[in-house]
Amino acid sequence: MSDVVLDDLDAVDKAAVLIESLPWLQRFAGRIVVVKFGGNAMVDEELQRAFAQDMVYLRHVGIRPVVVHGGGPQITSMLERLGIPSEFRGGYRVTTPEAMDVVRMVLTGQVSRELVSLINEHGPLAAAISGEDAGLFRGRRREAIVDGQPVDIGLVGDVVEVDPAAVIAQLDAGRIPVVSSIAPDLDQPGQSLNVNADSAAASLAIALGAAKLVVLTDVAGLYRDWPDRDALVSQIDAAELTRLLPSLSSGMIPKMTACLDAVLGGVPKAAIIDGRRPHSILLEIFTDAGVGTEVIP
Ligand SMILES: Nc1ncnc2c1ncn2[C@@H]1O[C@H](COP(=O)(O)OP(=O)(O)O)[C@@H](O)[C@H]1O
Ligand SMILES: CC(=O)N[C@@H](CCC(=O)OP(=O)(O)O)C(=O)O
Repeated sequence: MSDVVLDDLDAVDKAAVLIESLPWLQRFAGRIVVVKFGGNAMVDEELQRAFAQDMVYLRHVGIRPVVVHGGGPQITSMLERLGIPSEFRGGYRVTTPEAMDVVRMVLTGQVSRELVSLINEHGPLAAAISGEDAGLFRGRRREAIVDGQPVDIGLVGDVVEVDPAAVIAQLDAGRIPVVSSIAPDLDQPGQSLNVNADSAAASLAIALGAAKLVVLTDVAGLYRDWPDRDALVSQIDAAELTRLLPSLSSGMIPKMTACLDAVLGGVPKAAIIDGRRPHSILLEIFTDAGVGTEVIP
């Protein structure tokens, strides 16, 4: 084949990828997509940069991305540096008052700031909002379930009320809100609660009437046969996920609970995708096949 023909084929392939995005651009135009960026997916600086680029891309093609970030590994390493013991039970961090100060410091003072500055390298787009700001979240303490039994895990909560006005104001100003998962305790004024970021993202997606919740993590998606990783679930509905939930372990418990809550709360789709692959979110949103695990009502 001559070079000219090869070049033409290459161009046709590239154009096909672009045109495949057309129905998705139409479907998501002006709609809110809540993106949860997990702490395990953000340990690499290059991945954080690619993520920031993707958020700016979504914003410029007319989608309204809202970022909810995690930071579990970053909190763990700061607690270790400070010599404060910490453990997870049923997928949630047991949070003492001392640990809570560190959770807030790392999420709002470190992780959120880093993401905002990476996005803002592309223009003055991102603004940080903590769940404690402007009445965004209000929480209530929760227990973890370990071996079928409820266990006290300290200052850990679920979001029970959302006032999305501050997020909507940022979106209306053309910004990309970057949200930290901390909630004032409804029952204890002055006390704040550590909320799992997947769960906070689901609550926010429901309150905003988001078109989609996308959760970026450090695995390809949900494996039916974990830890073997032979059977990746590409799509699962709420009824089947409800049956599967009790058999899940560690970080997948809050993650899949969040996806289930989101679709039961009116978000049409939730997806768990591999945040270790640069730009995976663009493939998820703009291609017919998508990537990872899709949860539907
Ligand atoms: N069935 C499963 N399928 C995929 N991952 C699983 C499963 N069960 C447990 N996991 C674990 O859940 C982890 C993701 O949760 P987590 O560590 O909380 O990530 P993140 O920081 O992105 O929220 C995976 O890295 C994996 O070790
Ligand atoms: C209660 C609870 O476990 N909160 C989490 C909050 C951060 C988070 O969820 O971060 P990832 O998304 O990176 O896991 C924690 O303390 O680690």
